[in-house]
Amino acid sequence: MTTVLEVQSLTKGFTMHHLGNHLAAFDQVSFNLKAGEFLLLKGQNGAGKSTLLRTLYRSYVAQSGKVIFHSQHGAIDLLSAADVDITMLRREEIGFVTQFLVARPRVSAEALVAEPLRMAGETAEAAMDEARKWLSAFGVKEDLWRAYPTTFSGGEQQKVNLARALILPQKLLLLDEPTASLDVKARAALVARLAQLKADGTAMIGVFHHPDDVAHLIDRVIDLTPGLENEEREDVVV
Ligand SMILES: Nc1ncnc2c1ncn2[C@@H]1O[C@H](COP(=O)(O)OP(=O)(O)OP(=O)(O)O)[C@@H](O)[C@H]1O
Repeated sequence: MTTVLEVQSLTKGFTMHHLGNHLAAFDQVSFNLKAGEFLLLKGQNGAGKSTLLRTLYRSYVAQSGKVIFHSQHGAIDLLSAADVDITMLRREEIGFVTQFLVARPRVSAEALVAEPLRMAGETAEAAMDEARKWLSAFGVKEDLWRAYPTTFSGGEQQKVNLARALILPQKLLLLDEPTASLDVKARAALVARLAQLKADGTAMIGVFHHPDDVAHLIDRVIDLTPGLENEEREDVVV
């Protein structure tokens, strides 16, 4: 299996200017991830799980360390890459799945879901067919496909969000509590899609409050509980 991600001594904290102090989120985290591997992040509330995902996605700036991503264009350090390269990687190779949809005014659910495929060069018709397939798989009522998700319920918005985030296979997928507030059917569809992506070689790093849903997919676990040495953090699931 080819290496997708090499995380070396990654450290992140937040400077609280109004309090005049610095809060450590995680310290000296190192791990490698190969194609098709599923890594679960665990640790108490506030251990830094979401912050680690956001730092890897470059939504947060790291304090120190290296994050080498082996993209189709070659190896690139996600911490020092230019913004334009990060934008390209987010469009083509690195996905981030959260429970929150970024809806846009007057863009229908089906158009929002089809967009990543269209940007990857798929024809409008094929992208729309595929979008409807995934909206249906996640249990979004057909009446809603042409409506604007800004008015959808929380659960409906989340389903549209998942369909959009998972329609295009990525090399690396970051998952931040994607099952939170999903009904049984949508949860099953999500887990089936993740299994399919994993089998096709997508590497995944996930935070799940109920990891039982994805227990059969997990290869390794990293525990971000503060105070652990790096070698104590990692567990291989057999
Ligand atoms: N933007 C921010 N500014 C300041 N502090 C932050 C910020 N984001 C997170 N933190 C702090 O960093 C620490 C780690 O937060 P994070 O959300 O990563 O934890 P978590 O492990 O995902 O927790 P949970 O299980 O509760 O979701 C927390 O103490 C939090 O208050």
